[in-house]
Amino acid sequence: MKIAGVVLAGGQSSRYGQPKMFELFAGQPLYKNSLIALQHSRLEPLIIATNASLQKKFAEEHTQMIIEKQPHQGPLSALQNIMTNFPDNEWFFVVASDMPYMNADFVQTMLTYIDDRYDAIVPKQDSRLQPLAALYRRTALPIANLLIQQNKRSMKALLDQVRVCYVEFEEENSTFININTQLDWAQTVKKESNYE
Ligand SMILES: Nc1nc2c(ncn2[C@@H]2O[C@H](COP(=O)(O)OP(=O)(O)OP(=O)(O)O)[C@@H](O)[C@H]2O)c(=O)[nH]1
Repeated sequence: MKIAGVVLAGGQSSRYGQPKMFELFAGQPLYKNSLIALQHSRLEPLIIATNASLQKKFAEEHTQMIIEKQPHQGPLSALQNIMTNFPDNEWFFVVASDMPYMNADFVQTMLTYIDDRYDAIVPKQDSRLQPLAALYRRTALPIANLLIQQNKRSMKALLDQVRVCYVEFEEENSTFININTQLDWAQTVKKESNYE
């Protein structure tokens, strides 16, 4: 079975104020963290989904690229686009590009839940769903198409309509921390410097 690894890196970063996926974290652009976590599990292909204005910043990556013609349509449209462009892949491991603690162990754990009975495998922490660090099966595409036609563009709307395996993670697990604002970033960087 072919499982693709996808880094979603085409957001607006409007709350952050500049493209947050390129902020340096432990010496590397933040998006690399998600890419490396997926790389460890030899997912194929590895795909970066982004837009024309950010594309150049990924020039050195040896991954497949999706350049969204209409940028900023959100993660559900990005997923629709990716599944449509990679018809040979059955599953897609989709990870946001703003997660400083994304890691290979998490990716490995999630992969063990792949099962024909599901259209999506989604982590849950403290009753919060994490749809941007999750697995989606091609069988979810018709529903995604329908939702987009109806202008319902949320991942949650998709999860409400497909067969989902929810995987529980402990409250202390930092994998799902993501950066939305400059304050989030300052707190993450501060926490790191305390550990050093
Ligand atoms: N490829 C792609 N990725 C997206 C899109 N929208 C959001 N993302 C990514 O999805 C993840 C979560 O995005 P958010 O933080 O919710 O949205 P954002 O647009 O990046 O930031 P805000 O403008 O502050 O909401 C990030 O890694 C984004 O880069 C999109 O339209 N296309």
